Amino acid sequence: MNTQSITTLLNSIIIPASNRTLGNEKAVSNVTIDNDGIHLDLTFPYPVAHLIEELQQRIDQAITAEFGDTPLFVQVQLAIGKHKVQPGVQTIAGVKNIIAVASGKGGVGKSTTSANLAVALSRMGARVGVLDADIYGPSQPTMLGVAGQEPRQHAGQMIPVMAAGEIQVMSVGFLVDTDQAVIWRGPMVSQALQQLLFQSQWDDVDYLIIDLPPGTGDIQLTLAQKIPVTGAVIVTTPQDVALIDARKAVNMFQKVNIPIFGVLENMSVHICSQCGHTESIFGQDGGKELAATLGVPLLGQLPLTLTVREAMDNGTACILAQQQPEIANLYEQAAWKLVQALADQGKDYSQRFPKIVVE
Ligand SMILES: Nc1ncnc2c1ncn2[C@@H]1O[C@H](COP(=O)(O)OP(=O)(O)OP(=O)(O)O)[C@@H](O)[C@H]1O
Repeated sequence: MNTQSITTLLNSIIIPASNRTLGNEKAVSNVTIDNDGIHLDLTFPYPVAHLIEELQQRIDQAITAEFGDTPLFVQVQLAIGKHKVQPGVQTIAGVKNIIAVASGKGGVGKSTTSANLAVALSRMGARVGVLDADIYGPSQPTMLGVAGQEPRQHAGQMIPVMAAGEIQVMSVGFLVDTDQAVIWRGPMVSQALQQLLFQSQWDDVDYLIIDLPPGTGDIQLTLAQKIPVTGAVIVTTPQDVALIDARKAVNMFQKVNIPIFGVLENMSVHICSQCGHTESIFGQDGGKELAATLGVPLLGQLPLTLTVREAMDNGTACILAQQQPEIANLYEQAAWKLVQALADQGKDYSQRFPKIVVE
């Protein structure tokens, strides 16, 4: 047994719920052997709290099988990097990656998805922010249980409201009377979104989820032109009318070179809370087929359930894992696919090179 043979063995171990090995991720470092046993560091480019126990077991088994019973001391750390965005847009202090959650059609569950993905990412160990950009119907403060709270001001900036002590939340609803927003014109909408993003004091956010309004209007245009977006998630129901609009949203992102990280099919089946009977109210597999056509991951197929609707209305998205662990697990699996797709996106090295000015 030496550090090289241990590293080689570890490199071949498959990370749970993925087709990646520790070697693929260059996760293993600082392998040492002393009288206590084997010590090593594992570094990941995405959050892994949800699978660390299983991974630890795989490592223990592999080491024991190869080298016998040897105490193992594993230190896990995250190195979530900043990834590539559209060229020429200003970066946002304190935010590494922006994920836009979009749908073509309204009411398909985009806000529900945004809130639950944010909670899942946070449970997985990432630092998460949510920006509610749905000017015509902001719902994140309600869903995340911070309705009625106001961001504090500090040095001319706004400090996001904290949901469940860990998710940084900003919403147009904190700033404006959204009853008035319906009569806003394009430039005002664009201004509000930029103000929320650039004048908030984000605290080292790995993933900032932007909950967009439905459609492909002014907010989406601002997003594409002015905001450093790493990629987008498309939410749709399996229904044809929703899918047609979802494709429009996809086209818009593709035109501006914002990658699509995946499709999440919401309201795939209805599960009756009384008898558990399932029914495909909005058709079947539409989102799955859209994902296949686009060649992007299907992040999940989420059922329509009373518990989810109630959790969103009651502001308990943050404790859905206790109320309905099966549904929270589906969101966790979706978030896991999402962060893997994001990690495959090129890194942003633009800050490392000096600007070359030709005079
Ligand atoms: N999987 C689900 N199960 C139960 N209820 C759901 C589910 N997804 C969404 N809902 C409910 O459907 C309604 C619409 O969802 P949501 O507000 O997330 O949609 P949206 O696409 O963001 O809508 P908008 O067009 O207002 O932006 C909400 O009351 C929400 O609680």
